[in-house]
Amino acid sequence: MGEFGGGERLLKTIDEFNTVFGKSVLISPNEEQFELQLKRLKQQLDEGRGEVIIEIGGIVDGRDNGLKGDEKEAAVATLQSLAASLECSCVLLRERKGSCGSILQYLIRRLLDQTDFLEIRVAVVGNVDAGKSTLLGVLTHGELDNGRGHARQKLFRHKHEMESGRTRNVVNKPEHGSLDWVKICEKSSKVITFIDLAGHERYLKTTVFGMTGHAPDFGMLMIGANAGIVGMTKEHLGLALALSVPVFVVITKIDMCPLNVLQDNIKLLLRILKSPGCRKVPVMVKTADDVVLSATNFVSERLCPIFQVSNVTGENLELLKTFLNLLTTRMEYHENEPAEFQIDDTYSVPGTVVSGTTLKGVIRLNDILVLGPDPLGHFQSIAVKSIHRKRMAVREVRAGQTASFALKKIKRSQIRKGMVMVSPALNPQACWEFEGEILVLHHPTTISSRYQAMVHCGSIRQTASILSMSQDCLRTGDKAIVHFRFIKHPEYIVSGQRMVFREGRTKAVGNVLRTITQAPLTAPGTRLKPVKQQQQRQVQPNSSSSLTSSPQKVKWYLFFLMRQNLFSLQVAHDTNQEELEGGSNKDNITQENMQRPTGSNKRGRGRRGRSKLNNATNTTNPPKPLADVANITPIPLTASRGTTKVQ
Ligand SMILES: Nc1nc2c(ncn2[C@@H]2O[C@H](COP(=O)(O)OP(=O)(O)OP(=O)(O)O)[C@@H](O)[C@H]2O)c(=O)[nH]1
Repeated sequence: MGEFGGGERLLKTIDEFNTVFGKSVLISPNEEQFELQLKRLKQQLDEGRGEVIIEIGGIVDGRDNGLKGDEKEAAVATLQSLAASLECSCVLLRERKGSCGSILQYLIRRLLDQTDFLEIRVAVVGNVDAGKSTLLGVLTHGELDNGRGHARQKLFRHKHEMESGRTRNVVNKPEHGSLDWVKICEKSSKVITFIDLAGHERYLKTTVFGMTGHAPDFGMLMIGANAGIVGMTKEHLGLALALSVPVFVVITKIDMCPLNVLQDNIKLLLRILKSPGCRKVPVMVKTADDVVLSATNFVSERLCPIFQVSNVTGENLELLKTFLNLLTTRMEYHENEPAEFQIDDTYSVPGTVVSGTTLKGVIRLNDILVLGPDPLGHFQSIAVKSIHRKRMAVREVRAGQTASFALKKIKRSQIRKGMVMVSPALNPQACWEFEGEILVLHHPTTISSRYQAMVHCGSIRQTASILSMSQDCLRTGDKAIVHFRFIKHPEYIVSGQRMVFREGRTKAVGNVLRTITQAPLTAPGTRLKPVKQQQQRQVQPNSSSSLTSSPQKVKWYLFFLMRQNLFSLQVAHDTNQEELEGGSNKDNITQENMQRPTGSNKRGRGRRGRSKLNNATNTTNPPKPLADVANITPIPLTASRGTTKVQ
């Protein structure tokens, strides 16, 4: 247990539960005891947002007991009856031997209303050829890969993707045959959205947007067993760390990797994860026990479960599926909090549709919200006339859930990514300037005042200029308080938000400290240096990295965990544009999808060349330390959830 950093939390919930229930209580409860158990279980489900893992027959008074034949049957029957009374499913997760009998863990999950389902977003990152598309293909279609791209073909929708094997653009109209989105959603208790982010460096901007703009709950870092930590792997890991997104690692291709190479690559991975810049607690997941323990403690952010799988032989894929099934959203939901929704895309369907993520509170049909800021920094009132979740019409959407809203009397051209729809109670103010605390992860020379780069903050993506800093200049590894100014229009940002500041190979990460809506102010105790001569190339507002460049889109795959069958996964390809009833704007979508940066049809380095990357170089080089991103105070985004035990 010591290996699992957050294990104490798990044990605590077990102890708490034990004080309420004794062993006999679960085996033959009287009416009053049953009611008490029901109350306690309901409370646990509320705390776990509809899910809880219950252990029966485990440790009591420090002794590992276990349940024998009849006792076990009776206790399980009571648990099932408790679950049924609360309209929950009750599924056995694992059974182990105690000193006197069996110890069992059950997943109790609320059977939600047909228009509701739990939603988890997982950003899939990793270098090219790590096997991202293949794994998603295997998970969803239930057919193993042949090692030559068979499984991933099922996910590709464009001819150029088929030819090059590179995933880069948004998928077109879903081709999921008989699958009807609304029906799937009705039958699903949980939907896992995989945000498949291209592994190539060329698409780093999209990857950063995927990690900031789509508010993923978790990051799945994919590593090819034979190639190890190459290319963009460390970059993507660093990004997840910087944004406080808990990461789990999936090592693929273990079927084709010599054991010594695999071991060397794992050794290097562990060293990087444990390094001061990362401060992770890696856990090799090899058994069903490891899965349950790591999934229930995963929100602790420090834990980093590592899976070793083969998409060809299917080895350990069941462990990964179980883990995915047990993940729970990190976003806190408080009904009375003023609503906040960040827009990450807009469509014409016809009429204007915005899509994005609800960050706080709850938005209901006919609510009046304010939308903005416009180029002048103003917000305007809008009424919520329809809400769709994964194309299903719903009456409300809560924090942590993605949704689309059809808006009336507003043109699509008036809305852009990065705008928000919030409760009028927040009285939102747009700001041109803000102060952020940043850490420079990489810069070839020095950053000084007037330096310009792209700020990614939530779904905001806009070039900002440095007006002043708490230091004369910044080099790799430096931390400073920086006064930024957006160059195009004001934005709505909030103190504490995570941000990434990047341009080419330059990268800095940090937090928004405070927004400056009036004249620029100086933070108390911070001496800002006067503006100095620009040392770096300035990014022109209309250059390719500004907002006006054609954005690469992110691919979405939705995995539906069916109510009845715990591990059945089905896929639908979400273009997002089509969230509102069947995508009547097909032509528009096709045109948009085909927007690609010049040269995106060209292949980068040859597939064959890449797959034979020199492993020796990899393993003999000491790991380059990641800059100490863990040092920046993370925004609290974790939520509590644990295993509960009934004796
Ligand atoms: N032997 C073996 N081959 C695999 C495995 N997983 C993936 N492959 C092969 O590896 C190649 C690359 O896989 P992809 O899924 O395209 O890799 P990717 O990470 O999605 O690449 P990008 O989309 O370009 O970022 C394909 O030919 C797959 O068949 C595995 O577990 N074992």
